[in-house]
Amino acid sequence: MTTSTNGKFDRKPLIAGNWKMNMDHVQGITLLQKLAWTLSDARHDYARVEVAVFPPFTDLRGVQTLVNGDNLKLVYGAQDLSPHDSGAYTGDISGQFLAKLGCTYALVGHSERREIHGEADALLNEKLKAAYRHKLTPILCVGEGLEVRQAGSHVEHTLSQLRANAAGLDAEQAARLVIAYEPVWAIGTGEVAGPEDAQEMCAALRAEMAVLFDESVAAGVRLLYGGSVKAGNAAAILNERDVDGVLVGGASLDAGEFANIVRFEHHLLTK
Ligand SMILES: O=C(CO)COP(=O)(O)O
Repeated sequence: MTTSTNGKFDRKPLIAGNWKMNMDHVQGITLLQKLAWTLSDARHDYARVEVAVFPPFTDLRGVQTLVNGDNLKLVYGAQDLSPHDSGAYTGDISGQFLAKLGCTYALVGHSERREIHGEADALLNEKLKAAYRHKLTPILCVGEGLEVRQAGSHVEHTLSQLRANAAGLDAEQAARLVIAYEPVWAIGTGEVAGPEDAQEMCAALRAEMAVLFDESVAAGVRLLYGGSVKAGNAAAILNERDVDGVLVGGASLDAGEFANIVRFEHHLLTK
């Protein structure tokens, strides 16, 4: 058993940067190189804290070449994937292609996909299954909008997304699932859910995984928080018992800022 300094066992922290629709393939390589150098200068231990980036699809081949060529220890994934494997699905990207590009992860159900593209629970369930078919680890994003939060039904809302999206997974798949709690009202707004809000939802999600699967799945599943995470607030959020990582949007576009989030253990508060 390994112990991390925040007292959580066996769940390796994951610091993930979602670049969204930013950084063309040339800018993406520059950003990734800067990030890798910064972390290398800081002697970052990737075995202790995992680092993943989620560039646009068009960047992935360049990212793969750089990661392989420079033997980088960070991993990467796609921001979305098709529920289908191949065929007449214009504009879709297959999990098979992503696996071939060396992706470790695929985001599924980001709130911007749910809201802007109208992706519904049944489709997201298909996308999760497509990720598993191609040995990609899905990071399922869930979370409530402002009205739901104000009505006080945010926990039930978020758990019902989990139940619908993870329906039909087996325990082995569930054990590999990563879940990101991203309250929509805190995304790109500068409005951060407090560490205790992140903890409340992550604890509820973990408890629900025990109900849906079993205790050992729940104990191992990694739960991330996302929404206006910056170097200045990451450590307090990651210090919470059930928060195993963060999914960072805007701040992941700045190599120095993101590297400081990765190095959160150096800023951990003692409780
Ligand atoms: O949506 C997010 C990450 O997926 C969060 O974005 P921001 O960090 O820009 O709020």
